[in-house]
Amino acid sequence: MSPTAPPLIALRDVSYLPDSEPVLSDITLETDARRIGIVGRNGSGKTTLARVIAGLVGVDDGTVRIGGVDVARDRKAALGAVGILFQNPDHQIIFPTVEEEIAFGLAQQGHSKQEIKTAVSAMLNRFDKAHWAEAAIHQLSQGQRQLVCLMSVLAMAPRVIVLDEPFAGLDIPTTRQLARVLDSLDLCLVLITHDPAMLDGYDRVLWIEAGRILQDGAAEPVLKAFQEQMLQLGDGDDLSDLAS
Ligand SMILES: Nc1ncnc2c1ncn2[C@@H]1O[C@H](COP(=O)(O)OP(=O)(O)OP(=O)(O)O)[C@@H](O)[C@H]1O
Repeated sequence: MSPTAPPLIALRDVSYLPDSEPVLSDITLETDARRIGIVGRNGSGKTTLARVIAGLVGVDDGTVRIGGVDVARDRKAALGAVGILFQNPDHQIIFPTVEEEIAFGLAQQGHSKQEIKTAVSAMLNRFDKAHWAEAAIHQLSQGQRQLVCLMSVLAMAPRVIVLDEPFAGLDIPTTRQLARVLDSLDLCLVLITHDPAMLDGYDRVLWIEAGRILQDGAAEPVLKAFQEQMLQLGDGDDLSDLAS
């Protein structure tokens, strides 16, 4: 990176107020960190922030640039800047077969038919899944469908991947296998999770509360403070404090 290059992730003073109610307020995150975690209570704004980083939501105030790309405005360039993996692969999958699903983003990026064919087959081979090419996605397990989504995102070669609770609903072996695949990726990951253990070894963690950054720093102290407060709240018997 040249000394003048902007940070890979550059959110400045971002606010999002659908229906005039603030969902995100004054979010600033400028970083080249490779592993970034986002934690917070239910309804604190994590998924919304993930969608903002991925350019799926246009903000009301502030600026969002990923690798210098205005990801909400320039959707074609955004595909090569940032990908997103949702909690439920079925919210992401559009096509009946694995190869069609992986091909879709590449077609949107403007690649030729031959380039797409080569890239799809390279991606399947990378994960030893060449035999999945014509497989019906609905016949795959949830973990396998999540891997198809990951392959589809990786095929577009984004510099950042945002993962919104990608392990929810997966069993322990599948979670560990998918986590190992993610760990091995040489790109920037932004992982939203309710499980602080998944952020072991991460460079930086943001704790979001009511749409604002409550804490932002090295993973260990932020997660320690977060866990302490979550346990304290959980031990209380005031059900009025249940996250809405
Ligand atoms: N377009 C919108 N219009 C109105 N309210 C919205 C909109 N988008 C998000 N919200 C609200 O913003 C709040 C934050 O939602 P979000 O899904 O980002 O939280 P979260 O931290 O990901 O929650 P969870 O941990 O339960 O998944 C919620 O109250 C949600 O209803």
